[in-house]
Amino acid sequence: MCTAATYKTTDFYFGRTLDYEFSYGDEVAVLPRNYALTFRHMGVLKAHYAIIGMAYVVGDYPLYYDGINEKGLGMAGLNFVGNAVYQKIEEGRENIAQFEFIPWILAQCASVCEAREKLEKMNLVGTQFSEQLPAAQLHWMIADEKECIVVECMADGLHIYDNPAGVLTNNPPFPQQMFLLNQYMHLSPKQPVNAFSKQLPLEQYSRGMGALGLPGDLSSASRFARVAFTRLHAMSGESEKESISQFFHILGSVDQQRGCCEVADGKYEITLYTSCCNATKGIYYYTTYENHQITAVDMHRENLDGETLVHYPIVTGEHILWQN
Ligand SMILES: C[C@H](CCC(=O)NCCS(=O)(=O)O)[C@H]1CC[C@H]2[C@@H]3[C@H](O)C[C@@H]4C[C@H](O)CC[C@]4(C)[C@H]3C[C@H](O)[C@]12C
Repeated sequence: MCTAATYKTTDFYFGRTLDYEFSYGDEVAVLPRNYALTFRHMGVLKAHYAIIGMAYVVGDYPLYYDGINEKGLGMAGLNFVGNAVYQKIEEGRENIAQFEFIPWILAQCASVCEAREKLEKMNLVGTQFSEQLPAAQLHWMIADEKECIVVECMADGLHIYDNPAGVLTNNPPFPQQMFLLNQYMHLSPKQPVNAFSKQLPLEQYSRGMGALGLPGDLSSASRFARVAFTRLHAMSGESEKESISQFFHILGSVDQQRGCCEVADGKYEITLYTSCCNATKGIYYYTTYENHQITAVDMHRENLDGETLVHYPIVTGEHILWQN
């Protein structure tokens, strides 16, 4: 399972959890403006916006899972297994392979508004990266500081939805996830009053009872409701440290612990990493399952006018600050 979310203070933040039972070998990859991006059906894009994101780097090609560009646009791919259906190659349209979708958008669009224009001409196809890496069945969240959308390519075509909740998880399709929120409309961060019956002397016996009924399990629909509630009520100071701290707390509400979600005999899905990008400043912060210290890569500390990909294997293992 995976969860993505946005957050806005002075700056705009975009991030996700990546939950899975194994890692492909994740690296934070900075794609500079003059890296020649070759697309399978669309030729080469020589100059474009710089991108930073989490990727599996094959040769010197970044297979991005999520990222932001230097203009403040963010995009993340999350599993959409059983629902994602890619289109057939069509002459006269912009045919983009599923694994190229993130670089295609982030390299060329400065905003969601520009991404919408690109999406109109795009035909998302299932061309495989390689025999070993078939097309992943995903759906995507794209956001800037003003708006957020979800893109789902299904048997009946490409859907683009406005996403006022600012979150995404996995199945079912996005409209159903939003519909299911209706059943939680009575939840509140405030303490409840007795609306059950005046004939019973019902009382609050604990703090937090306003949100009793918010689902606590790891299913995608439950995580959608939980992270939407947490995000929509989240409050923090405006500084960078207060903002990223709060963002990690928002996604912490859907953290997956080893042992709670068995996907095969003895195999467990866990939160492999959690990211928080400052999309305004081009910084990629992350923690991993075994490294709770926040690690950061700043795209502006690299030569963004370069031509070669810069990539950092993620830092693993706990770093403990001893006080004595
Ligand atoms: C497994 C990841 C999604 C995690 C997730 O959503 N888990 C939920 C599980 S469930 O539905 O709820 O069961 C996805 C997100 C991005 C994906 C990767 C990116 O799309 C980039 C390439 C694309 C290639 O086609 C396949 C390898 C790959 C490197 C993908 C491997 C894998 O499918 C990734 C890493």
